[in-house]
Amino acid sequence: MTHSTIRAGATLEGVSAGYARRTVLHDVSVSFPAGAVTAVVGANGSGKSTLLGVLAGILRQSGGTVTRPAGPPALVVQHDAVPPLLPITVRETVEMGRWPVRRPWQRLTRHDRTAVDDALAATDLTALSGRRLSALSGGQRQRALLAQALAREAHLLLLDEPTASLDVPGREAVSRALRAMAEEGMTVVQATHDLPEAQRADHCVLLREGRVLAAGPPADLLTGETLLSLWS
Ligand SMILES: Nc1ncnc2c1ncn2[C@@H]1O[C@H](COP(=O)(O)OP(=O)(O)OP(=O)(O)O)[C@@H](O)[C@H]1O
Repeated sequence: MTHSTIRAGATLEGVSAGYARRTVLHDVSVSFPAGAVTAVVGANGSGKSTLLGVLAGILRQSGGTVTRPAGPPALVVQHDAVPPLLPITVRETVEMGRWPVRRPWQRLTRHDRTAVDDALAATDLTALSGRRLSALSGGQRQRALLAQALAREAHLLLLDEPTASLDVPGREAVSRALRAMAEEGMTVVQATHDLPEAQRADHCVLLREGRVLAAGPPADLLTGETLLSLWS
C-alpha cells in the first residue's frame, strides 16, 4: 500500500465521545485504510480503547460521523476481560464467532466449519482446539479470542492490545494473522503499546489526550521525537 493510494475502510469525522459527562475523544477526524493494518498508539488513558469502542459501534459518539464497512465488525478485547473459567473448548469459543452471522441454535454449515478451521490454523491453535478455554495460558486465550474474531469474517477487525500478554512466537502468530486478514482486504485496527508491532503496521495513528496528534506511515511517525511528545 502506498500512502497516496489509501482507500478508507472506516472513517471518523469530527467525532467526540466519552462516558457520562466525561468527553474522552475530542473532534477526532481520521481514516483507517482498507486492506491494511493500522496501529493506534498513545499513552495510557489517551483514548485508544474508547476509539475502538466507537469504531465497533458499542460506544455511541456524542458528535460527528462514523463510517464503517458493511456488516458487524469484530472486536477482540483483552483476554482478562473474559471470564477464564467458561466451561467451553477452544473450538466452541471460535464457533461463537459465527453467532452474529447465523443463529446459535442452527447447525454449523460447511462454510461455518471451514471459517472456524481456518481461524484456528491462522492462530496456531488447531492442536489445542479440543482443550478447555480454562486450561489455556493467558497468551493462548488471547489467541483464541482473536480466532473467534477471525471466524466472523468481518470487514472491520478491531483489537485492543492483542499482543500484550504474548511471548515472541505468540506475537509473531498474531502479526501474521493480522497481515493475512489485511491482505484479504480487511480493515484491521489495533491499539498497541508494542512499538515493534506498531512499526510493522502499514499505517499509524498517534493519539494524545483524546486528539489525533498525527497519522501516516509508521516509519515517519514512530521517531524518538514524536514518541517523546506522546508520552510527555
Ligand atoms: N467505562 C468508563 N467510564 C468512565 N471513564 C472511562 C471508562 N473507560 C475509560 N474511561 C476513561 O477514559 C479515558 C480514556 O480511556 P481509554 O481506556 O480509552 O484509554 P487507553 O488509551 O485505551 O488507555 P490504556 O492504554 O490504559 O488502555 C481514561 O481517562 C479513562 O479513565
